[in-house]
Amino acid sequence: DKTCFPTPPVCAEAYNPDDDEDDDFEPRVVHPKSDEQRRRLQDACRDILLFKTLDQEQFSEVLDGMFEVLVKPQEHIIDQGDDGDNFYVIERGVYDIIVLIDGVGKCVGKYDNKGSFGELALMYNTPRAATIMANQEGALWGLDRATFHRLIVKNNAKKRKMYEAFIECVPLLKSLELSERMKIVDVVGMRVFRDGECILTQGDKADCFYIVESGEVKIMIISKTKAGQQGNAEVEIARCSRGQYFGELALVANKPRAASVYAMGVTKCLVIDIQAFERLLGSCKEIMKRNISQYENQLVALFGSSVDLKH
Ligand SMILES: Nc1ncnc2c1ncn2[C@@H]1O[C@@H]2COP(=O)(O)O[C@H]2[C@H]1O
Ligand SMILES: Nc1ncnc2c1ncn2[C@@H]1O[C@@H]2COP(=O)(O)O[C@H]2[C@H]1O
Repeated sequence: DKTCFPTPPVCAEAYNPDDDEDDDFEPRVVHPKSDEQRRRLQDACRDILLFKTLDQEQFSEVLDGMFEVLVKPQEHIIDQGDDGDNFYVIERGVYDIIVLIDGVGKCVGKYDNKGSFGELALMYNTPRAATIMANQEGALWGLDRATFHRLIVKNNAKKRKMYEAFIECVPLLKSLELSERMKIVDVVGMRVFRDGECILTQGDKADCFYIVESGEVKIMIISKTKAGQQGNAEVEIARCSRGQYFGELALVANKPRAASVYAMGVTKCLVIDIQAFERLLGSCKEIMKRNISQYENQLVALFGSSVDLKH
């Protein structure tokens, strides 16, 4: 059995007289946890995008409802075609994403010690869209279908309303169907950055893509300074504001980040993880590639052909 309950779950009432929908009457699931478990769980959940639009009360209910799952090498946590039972957050371990293509299982990606999976079957009431297999021993945190529905799926209606108008005016996404744009909204996270905060760093491994919702970012590249001067300097190469995107290059080219990005003033970004990027933005890659081909020209125009970029 892949599920281990250190202590039996208890139920706490979550009756809310202001809400008239049926499943608000469902009991609130609480899996008791030691302080040490709660700390590990909080660490694992810190960057989970699906949790980024929850308020504190909802987030704390999610944490209460999660239970630890220890997995062995080669274990299938999810099998493509099955009904959805749980959503999973990764604490540790490497997991293959295997999708049947013409009847043959193909590894289309990996989760490497972070991220989450298993949301699609629960969100859209569809069979599991991929098989997830542990490559090594690992630890996950599961959230049952009913709790996921009550806290995450219901929040999606609010998210769609909040971001619908904005997402409609993102030029990159114009070619997508409305339903495809809404599927992006369902899985995005919202992150707010302080003035001057580093959003991503040149040379880092990449796992997210960003669209600026408000505020502005500046994109900086480390260039070796001209002869006679010492050391490296960061030089501004571009800015992005509302509706523009960044962080696609490393995902498309499968390379480290080519530049660093900083918030200028308080900046809000929609964040999409690499798996959702691959699944939902595949058809936008041609547009991205056309724009990427301009980057080199942009750099030559800024620095001249003698520019020595440190990658
Ligand atoms: N390319 C992909 N296609 C389908 N599912 C994927 C893909 N990459 C990651 N996944 C995850 O694999 C999970 C399998 O179960 P679900 O369909 O519930 O949710 C799916 C996603 O969370
Ligand atoms: N001239 C440029 N060269 C490289 N990256 C650029 C340039 N202009 C904008 N960027 C963005 O800066 C981002 C840094 O992270 P990525 O390499 O993932 O994706 C990069 C692009 O989105």
